[in-house]
Amino acid sequence: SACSSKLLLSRVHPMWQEPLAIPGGDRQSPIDIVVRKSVFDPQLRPLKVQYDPRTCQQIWNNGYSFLVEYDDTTDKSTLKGGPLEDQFRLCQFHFHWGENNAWGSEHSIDRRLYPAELHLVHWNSDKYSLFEEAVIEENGLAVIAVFLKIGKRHEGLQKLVDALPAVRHKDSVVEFTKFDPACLLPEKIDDYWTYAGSLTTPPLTEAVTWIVMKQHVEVSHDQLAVFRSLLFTSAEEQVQRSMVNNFRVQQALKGRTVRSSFT
Ligand SMILES: Cc1cc(C)cc(S(N)(=O)=O)c1
Ligand SMILES: [Zn+2]
Repeated sequence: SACSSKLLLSRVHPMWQEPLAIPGGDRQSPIDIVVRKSVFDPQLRPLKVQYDPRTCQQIWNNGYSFLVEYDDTTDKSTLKGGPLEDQFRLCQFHFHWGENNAWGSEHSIDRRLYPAELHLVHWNSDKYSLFEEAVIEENGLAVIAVFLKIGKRHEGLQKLVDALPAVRHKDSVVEFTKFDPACLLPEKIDDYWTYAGSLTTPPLTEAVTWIVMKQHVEVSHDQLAVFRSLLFTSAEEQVQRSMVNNFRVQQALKGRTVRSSFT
């Protein structure tokens, strides 16, 4: 029947109904990165990441993911270099993950999915004065993506994992300070792919320079299981729904080139 075929078609239930048409959507994210089609660009510079743990403020369950939010009123936690012409300020990081370890990442490398993906979101503070301004501009945002793989326990992540039960429900917030997100980056941050894309959650604006790390980081099975204990739903709602599979379906490349910083 239609229902079962629909069920078969969407084996995994993306978190929300995709809007039918994105205005002029020719640079949507996420995508599959076909390694042999990426183009080495020797002009790509090393990334310069300078995060100040004192700018870490809180964790918020926004009903899509949990966001670790930073004070972005000054240039204390910044990203520059790589493919970027300007200086960008860290405003938040969050993750996407699956209901099991077979899938969960938004991007894939030659179709290989990871169980989860970290996004560190930055906005162009050379050109704009607020995130809300930058989010609608094509050079407004820069997001670093790091794949998570199941393996050894990530000691730096544990402080975050221990705080998650406090933000189990949608719209809950908990104070969270002195967390250095650099501990979530892989050793080699100068090996990455970069392409022009979009937010992967509404408003899906085509404002993002994506910087996808080649090297993954490892987290333990138990640490990722705590991510899955979060809920999409608020405390008042009758039916509680586990926060899993909070990734967007992959989008067409539409002629874009993915560049690599390495050969
Ligand atoms: C600004 C922003 C918010 C959210 C929830 C998610 C993103 S993403 N997945 O495009 O990095 C960006
Ligand atoms: Zn994201």
